[in-house]
Amino acid sequence: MASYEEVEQVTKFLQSKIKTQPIVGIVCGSGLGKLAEEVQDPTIIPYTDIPGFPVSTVPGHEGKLVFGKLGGKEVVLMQGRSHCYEGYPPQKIALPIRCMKLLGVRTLLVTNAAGGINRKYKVGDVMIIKDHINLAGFAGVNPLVGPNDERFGPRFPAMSGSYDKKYRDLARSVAKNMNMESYLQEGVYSMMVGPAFETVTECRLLEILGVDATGMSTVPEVLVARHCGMKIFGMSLITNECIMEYDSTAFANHEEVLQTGKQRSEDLKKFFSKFVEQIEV
Ligand SMILES: O=P(O)(O)O[C@@H]1C[C@H](O)[C@@H](CO)O1
Ligand code: HPA
Repeated sequence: MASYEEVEQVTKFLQSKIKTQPIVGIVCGSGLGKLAEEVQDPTIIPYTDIPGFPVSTVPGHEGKLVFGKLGGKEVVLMQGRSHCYEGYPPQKIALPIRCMKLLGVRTLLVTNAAGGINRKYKVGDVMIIKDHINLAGFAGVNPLVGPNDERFGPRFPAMSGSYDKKYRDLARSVAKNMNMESYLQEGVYSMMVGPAFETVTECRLLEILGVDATGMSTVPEVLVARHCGMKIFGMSLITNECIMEYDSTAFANHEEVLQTGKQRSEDLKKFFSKFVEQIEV
């Protein structure tokens, strides 16, 4: 667990490299990092250059922090994230979000690639996240476990209402204006640690639990962002179908995840530029 002072140290390192003060933080999921191309006047810092920063090891996660302007606002964008299945404790995954907080970020936008559990969802749909289930949390995977530093937030943070209602309404309106309605969904995301994709029975269990899309990230970041009082918006790209039939010969795979990300990247770039332009932070 990084102490407040350690987070402060990483933040000071970042401040020494940048000219701007970001107010919006963005985390790009698997294959979704192309949004970085929209950032104006960028300052790019590879994670490997930042002492103490978790480094992404997965294809589709560039591992760069990009500072600059998007939709007229100062942003910091994570072009790729780290995941618990890479061997990082959730507290380490929390570090970039806490640095964002100390940098002055008030709103966090999180994106991910996810498998569609809801049988009505199609590959290529985008889902506004309205809530999540921290399934990994049932097994104790939660970045808030350990001593609590009140300078970040309270011991017992409320998680209801984490995904800002106004942001979700705005997202629907922006999507409508962009003619995205035919592939827009709103639903519940769940996180398991991975890296194995789900079994058929696990997928069926998630369906019974009310999950619409499942992945291996996002929840640790949202827990930490909520804990330190950030406003949050989340979006999943449905990159693949979850296999719901025992005799199916199809299987989930990372190549399909990246391919779907590529296919939707232009739409998502436009969506987030417009969305950031219009959000109140
Ligand atoms: O970082 P995200 O959650 O977008 O990445 C998902 C989960 C795994 O890292 C990978 C599986 O294909 O995509
Ligand atoms: N399951 C878990 N994580 C994922 C999936 C999936 O089907 N697709 C992309 N990330």
